Amino acid sequence: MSAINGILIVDDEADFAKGLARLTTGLFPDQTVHVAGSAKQALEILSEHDVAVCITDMRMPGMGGLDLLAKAKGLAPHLSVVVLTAYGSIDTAVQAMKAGASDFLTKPVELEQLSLVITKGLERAQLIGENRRLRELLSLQAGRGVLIGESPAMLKLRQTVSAAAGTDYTVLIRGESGTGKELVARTIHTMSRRAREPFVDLNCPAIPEQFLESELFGHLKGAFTGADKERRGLFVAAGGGTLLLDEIGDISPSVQTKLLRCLQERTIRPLGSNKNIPVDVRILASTNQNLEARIVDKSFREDLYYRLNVMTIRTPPLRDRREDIPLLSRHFLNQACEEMGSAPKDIVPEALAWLSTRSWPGNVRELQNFIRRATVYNAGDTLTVECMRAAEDAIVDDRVESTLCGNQSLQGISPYKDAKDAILGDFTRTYVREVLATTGGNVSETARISGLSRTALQKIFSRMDIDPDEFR
Ligand SMILES: Nc1ncnc2c1ncn2[C@@H]1O[C@H](COP(=O)(O)OP(=O)(O)OP(=O)(O)O)[C@@H](O)[C@H]1O
Repeated sequence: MSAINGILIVDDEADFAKGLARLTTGLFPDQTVHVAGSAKQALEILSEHDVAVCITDMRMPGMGGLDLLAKAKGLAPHLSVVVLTAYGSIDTAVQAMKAGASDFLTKPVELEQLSLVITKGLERAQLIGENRRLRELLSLQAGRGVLIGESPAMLKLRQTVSAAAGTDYTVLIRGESGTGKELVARTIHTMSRRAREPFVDLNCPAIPEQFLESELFGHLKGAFTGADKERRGLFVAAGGGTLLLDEIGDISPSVQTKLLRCLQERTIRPLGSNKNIPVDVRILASTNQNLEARIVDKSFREDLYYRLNVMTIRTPPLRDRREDIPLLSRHFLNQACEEMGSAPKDIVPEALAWLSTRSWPGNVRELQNFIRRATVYNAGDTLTVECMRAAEDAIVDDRVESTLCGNQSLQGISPYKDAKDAILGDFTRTYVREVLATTGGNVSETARISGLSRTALQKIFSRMDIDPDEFR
């Protein structure tokens, strides 16, 4: 893949073309400047070189500037074409811009204007070049698994993941919410010798405390009121494979003790049984909490911590690897189109650059949901910066109806259920955040006021990336 660079000057007045080429070389000494005396010659040059900017006269014998513009764009869609017009002939400039020219220059050419239009064209070419590289990387990554990213932090993460997959050690995966801890766990499993066996994922806070033990270790019939039949636990379900204990920091002291025994002895004892059953399960655990602080305040067992923490993997926050944002965005765009059953959409380089400047406190999950939202609201086949802003407004202002791209109505672009879900999702997020703000992040109080159970709230927090700590 060749880089897009170089500037082409097209004018049948040889002296003028040479003069302009000299000025251009003076302004941009790093660029190759090509000169063509006719549109035909220009097309030959364009077919051989990946030129970034073409400055062309409008009136030339044979093929004129407008025809050249159309043909050149067909040949090289990324090309920025700047037309040269005589002073005062604004109509011609407008006509050219409508036909796809990026800019115009009036003769005699002013140095400052020349520098400006070429700089703009080169910047655009650079973004397009990055976009091409991203596409290439994505197609390479498609066969390589789903942990997307080429930043140094991601390369290191993939190395550690692959090293961990070669062992059977317990791994503690740490990182902020939405940074890919679960994905890392799945990747370790998929790359490990256990790949053909089950991968079982338990989101610990989603299970009420009194049921967690039976969920993990199973129970015999009659073990407790309501246990009307025997139940095998997740350790048995994950037999031979991997069990991910998601958000391990949230488990109660009594389950911590039982888990510790299971890790030490490699056996489990179902509730109501007096027999230990051997288990062959690899344990992976994840947390976004400060377990060391939990050890100090005695809410997390130190011995369990050391058992779990044979290896540690840290998933970096997205803000520390911004260079991965364009690649991730493209990946999520493809994913969103598949989810919606729509034809693949494209995203312009400027929109990728816009996404890269955001802070993404909810990390990769937030970016993924943002792209989903932008895709739903965009009826066209290309996501632009305007679509990004519309998706952002939808979050900030909750004005779903007014955030549509391309003047389409929401009902016109998405099925009723999707539209309703989008509005309900926004309502739920705003409502829960408001109650959390009122209660200073107190989850029990939020549950009481809202009438929602703690479990339902935990699910909403996790689905909508809401961190109650933010409100404390
Ligand atoms: N590097 C990545 N490449 C592709 N997708 C990613 C990457 N990292 C995260 N994702 C996607 O982002 C979403 C959130 O990731 P995941 O659930 O693994 O995060 P998490 O750290 O476990 O979050 P939480 O702590 O809130 O449970 C998932 O859809 C996941 O597939």
